[in-house]
Amino acid sequence: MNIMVNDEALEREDEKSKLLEFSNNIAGVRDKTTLTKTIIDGLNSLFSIDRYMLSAKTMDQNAEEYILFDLKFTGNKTTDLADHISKFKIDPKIAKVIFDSTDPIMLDIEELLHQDRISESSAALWESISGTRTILAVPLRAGIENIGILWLHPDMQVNERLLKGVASQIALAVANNIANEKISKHYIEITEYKQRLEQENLHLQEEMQITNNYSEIIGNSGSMKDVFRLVSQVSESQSSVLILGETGTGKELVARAIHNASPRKDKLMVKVNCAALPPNLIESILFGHEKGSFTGAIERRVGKFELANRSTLFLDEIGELPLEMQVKLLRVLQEKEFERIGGKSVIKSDVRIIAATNRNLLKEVEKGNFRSDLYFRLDVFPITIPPLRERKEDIPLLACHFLRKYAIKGSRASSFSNRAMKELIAYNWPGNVRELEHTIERSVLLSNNSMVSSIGLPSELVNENVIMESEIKLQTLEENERAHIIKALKVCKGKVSGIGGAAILLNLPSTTLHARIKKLNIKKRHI
Ligand SMILES: Nc1ncnc2c1ncn2[C@@H]1O[C@H](COP(=O)(O)OP(=O)(O)OP(=O)(O)O)[C@@H](O)[C@H]1O
Repeated sequence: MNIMVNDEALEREDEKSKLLEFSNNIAGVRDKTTLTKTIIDGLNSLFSIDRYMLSAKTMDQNAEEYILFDLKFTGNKTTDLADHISKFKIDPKIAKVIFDSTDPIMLDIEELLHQDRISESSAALWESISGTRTILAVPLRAGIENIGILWLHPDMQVNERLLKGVASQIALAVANNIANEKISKHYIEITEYKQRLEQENLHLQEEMQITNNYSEIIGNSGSMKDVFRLVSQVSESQSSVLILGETGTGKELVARAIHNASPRKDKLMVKVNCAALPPNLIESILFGHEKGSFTGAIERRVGKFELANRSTLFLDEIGELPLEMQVKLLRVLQEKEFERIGGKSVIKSDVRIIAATNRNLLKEVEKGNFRSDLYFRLDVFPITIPPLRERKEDIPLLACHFLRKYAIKGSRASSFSNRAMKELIAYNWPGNVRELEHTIERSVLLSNNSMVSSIGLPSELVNENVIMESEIKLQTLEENERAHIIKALKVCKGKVSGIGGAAILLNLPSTTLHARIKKLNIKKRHI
């Protein structure tokens, strides 16, 4: 009797030390691969078990779902592990049977099938993986939480007490592993989110500086009134707008006015100056890139199209965009989706486009420098801002506006002498309003008293025959449509239907286009 008690005590002592060793080995494990190996090494040395299967909670919050954590059960080299892992979802009914028990439990698939606790397909899959109809399931628990299930071959002769001890160590290690994976996943998400916020913040700061500078459009001439009317007509819609005008005429100001009066005004307008984009980075700046997608792509970058989601993208100097980027831009405008460089998923973006140029885009189309299909896509609603020399009546208003703007800062001159004003009106302003603004700023700085008495503009550009009234007349929608169709027909050399015809360019059925040509009385001589 004593010998037996002694044997049992020795056996328990042995169990304890083995368990301690296993627990020491598994405690420091951080990654799944080492964990898998540590478990098999432990099971092997403790119970001579060389195959096991472990299902654990999925990473998401759905704690009821258990999928295969790792598979060492089949020993079958031809088994496609990944495929099985994704398919082998543990039936919640079986998981309940196992977790309701505190001890390892022998499951008979026939019986479970019979009791309707398992579906035919899971039974068949189970059998195909394990090659057996019975299986030993050991519940894995960390505290009160069900972590997973350890599956063992039925013919294993194991010391149940020791197995339960091992199972609780495995449960803790698996729980830690799941927690670590969650933390790293969250860490990556937070880092990405932070980067995105930093980029957006940078963008916001740039935008705020710009917005503060461009709060008002000054102008009382007939042609500027026409511009205002067009702005209010188009703002509410989702249409693309093409703003045309010489440099410094206020195209960006008008683009902002459209955005600020549109339903998208709560998000900041995103601006891209196509002329300032380095050719090798254009695509990345517009559409973004994934980390490591090309040399120098150290971090993921969110492109302007993504930033402008549910807002307006202002493509300034669109005429400078290289032809190959024009193709890509057109595709994004048509499909409303794109991919980051090196990205695998398609990103949808709801962006309204306002483009601007100081070039004659139609001429660029004729010269082959600008794609006609992109031109017609953008030219849905053109707004032309006339040069300052054609709306001289705006000069006094603008000059006084800029005088106020710069005099506040320098608290110097507050009015113009008659001579200075005459000079301003007579000058031709090749740099338009921007040049006028800079000139006034300089004059304010140079003036010593409360009146700007002389400007000192280059005399060769002074035009003595000042035209005070703008002759540009606002066109009706019908006139606009007619001009637009004539432009398309010119580009297509008069061809209406078929390949290379205006109907394709205008995205209209050729019958509709023929009908409109007739209705608008467009004749060959107009083309
Ligand atoms: N009607 C206006 N009222 C007040 N300021 C104006 C007006 N038009 C232009 N400006 C000012 O002139 C400067 C140039 O305007 P803006 O940048 O909008 O011109 P742009 O046509 O886009 O020029 P570019 O073609 O060179 O890009 C800005 O400082 C802007 O605030």
